[in-house]
Amino acid sequence: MKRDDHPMPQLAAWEQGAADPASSIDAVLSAQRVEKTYRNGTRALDEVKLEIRRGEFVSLLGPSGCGKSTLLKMFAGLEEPSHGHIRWWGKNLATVGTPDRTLAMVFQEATLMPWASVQQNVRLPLDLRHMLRTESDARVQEALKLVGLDRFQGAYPRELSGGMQMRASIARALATQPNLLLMDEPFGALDEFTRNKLDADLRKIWSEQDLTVVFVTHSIYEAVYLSSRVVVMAARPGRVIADVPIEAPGAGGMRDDAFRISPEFMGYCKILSDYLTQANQENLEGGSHDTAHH
Ligand SMILES: Nc1ncnc2c1ncn2[C@@H]1O[C@H](COP(=O)(O)OP(=O)(O)OP(=O)(O)O)[C@@H](O)[C@H]1O
Repeated sequence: MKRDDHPMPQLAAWEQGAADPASSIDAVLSAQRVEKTYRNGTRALDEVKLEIRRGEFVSLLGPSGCGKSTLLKMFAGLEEPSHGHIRWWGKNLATVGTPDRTLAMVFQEATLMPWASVQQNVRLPLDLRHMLRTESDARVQEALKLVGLDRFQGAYPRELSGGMQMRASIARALATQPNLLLMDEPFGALDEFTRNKLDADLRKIWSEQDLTVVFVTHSIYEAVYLSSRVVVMAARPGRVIADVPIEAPGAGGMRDDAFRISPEFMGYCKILSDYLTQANQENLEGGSHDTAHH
């Protein structure tokens, strides 16, 4: 589907109330029996129950139309559930952002301003917050360094490759120092080599920060390489069918190229591939509602 160029969300929650008592104390996000039916009658999500804990890297994997983007937009506060609740930051807080608990979103397109330099693009969300120049300068430098673009801060988007534009987009998100990073197929349009490199760099950034990531992808390989947990979804209606922790080497940090050709990696790919086959079969047959926990 077409992604819109949304500003960083500054939304208050639509409902205060008691959180699910089962929700764990370190939950950064929790979807509690979330349903979504769009105005045209499309039932995008059906009773999704999902919890994302602090420090996790969770990928949402599933066929086209299973509601991955819809769920991510609800996590960002850009869409409201038709039924159920989304909770942010544990039991008591039902708002998307507070000064010390923020989220940022990265879309499939880099969505950079073409007339502004890399540095100006990355600074934009900080300018919108009226941050002092000395502080924003430091943040921009740090973010550009993290994504390996520090030598390109004066460049304009048209002068950058697709991969570099995506790095700038990630830097713009990181400059806000988010606790939660939501990424909607950010590397889907890149060639495989660039994608693998960005995956490796993203994994490193995640492992070095106090950062929780929810990442939407169609790629089994990308999901296994990046994630501490992969949530598999099926369509019609969109729902979670499996929740697979990736407990392979490097779970606490770096995953190197050797991991990509290891038996553990292949094993996880096989498990996820079987679930995706099941997801596609259920699409054809009308669906079942059990969630597998691997
Ligand atoms: N604004 C909207 N209005 C109506 N229907 C929508 C809207 N956005 C998404 N949908 C529908 O909701 C369902 C889920 O869409 P969504 O984009 O969340 O799926 P997805 O898993 O992210 O798909 P893809 O991988 O192709 O991006 C699809 O049937 C889609 O056509």
